[in-house]
Amino acid sequence: MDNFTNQAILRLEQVNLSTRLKTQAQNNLPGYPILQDISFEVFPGDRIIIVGLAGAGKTSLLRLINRLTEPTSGKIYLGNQEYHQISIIQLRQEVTFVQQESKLLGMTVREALAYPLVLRGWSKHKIQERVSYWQEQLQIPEQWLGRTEVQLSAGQRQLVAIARTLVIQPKILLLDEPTFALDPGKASRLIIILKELTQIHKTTILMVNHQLDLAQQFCNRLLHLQKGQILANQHSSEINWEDLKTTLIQAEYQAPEEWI
Ligand SMILES: Nc1ncnc2c1ncn2[C@@H]1O[C@H](COP(=O)(O)OP(=O)(O)OP(=O)(O)O)[C@@H](O)[C@H]1O
Repeated sequence: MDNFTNQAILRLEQVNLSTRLKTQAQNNLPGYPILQDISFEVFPGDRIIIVGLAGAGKTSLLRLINRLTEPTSGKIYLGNQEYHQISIIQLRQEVTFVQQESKLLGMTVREALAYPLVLRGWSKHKIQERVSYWQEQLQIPEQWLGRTEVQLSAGQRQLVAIARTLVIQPKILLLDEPTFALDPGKASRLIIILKELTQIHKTTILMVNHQLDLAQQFCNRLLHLQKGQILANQHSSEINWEDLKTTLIQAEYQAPEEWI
């Protein structure tokens, strides 16, 4: 997994995504653009924050990278391999996505944390070791282990969903607002842990996050989406965080009906 190279681990080339409007009466409506002409490269260990207003296309971009959606045109590469050359199972083992609302599928927290490793055929002892490590890192208390998702708060569920992904230490981790429901202490701790993960294991992270103070602590690059297009793709040293905050706040008050 620790492949320390300067070669892009992920590459998007002129990717477009449009809605496919399908009705019984009219099957071939053109739809409207969700993402347009998206091209960028991601390198091992990158910590990319994706920002943009509601509807800018942030979640759609993560869904494309996890192949939950297919681009209307353009290509996505994992290393040198085009996405269609890779089986979905292999792709999802290397590129994992923690969505905003993750489900534990009726499992207890204990079962949910172990499940990805059970699927990989790990021994009970190794599973216990790995799960305990991440449980401790994310400060998931023993009392939660016997609970199911209905017995957890939104923030607790979010933390468990993240832990369940971290146990497999994926190559590329996609996180959609992972700190949204966490209290400030837990959010800050999570950001530190994720940053360490990128530094120690060269895990690559793409994270949607509206909390710019956390984003600033975390990222080495920022992708600013506007109306489905890349407005800026900047190294952290090039970002003026105050300007960015003002831009996002002002945009929020400008006519949203301009877009779609
Ligand atoms: N399955 C879909 N069918 C039709 N339109 C969709 C679909 N998914 C997303 N969209 C539209 O695509 C645009 C981008 O949505 P997306 O969820 O990617 O935005 P976002 O930037 O993640 O927003 P938010 O910050 O609110 O989560 C929106 O206009 C949305 O209505």
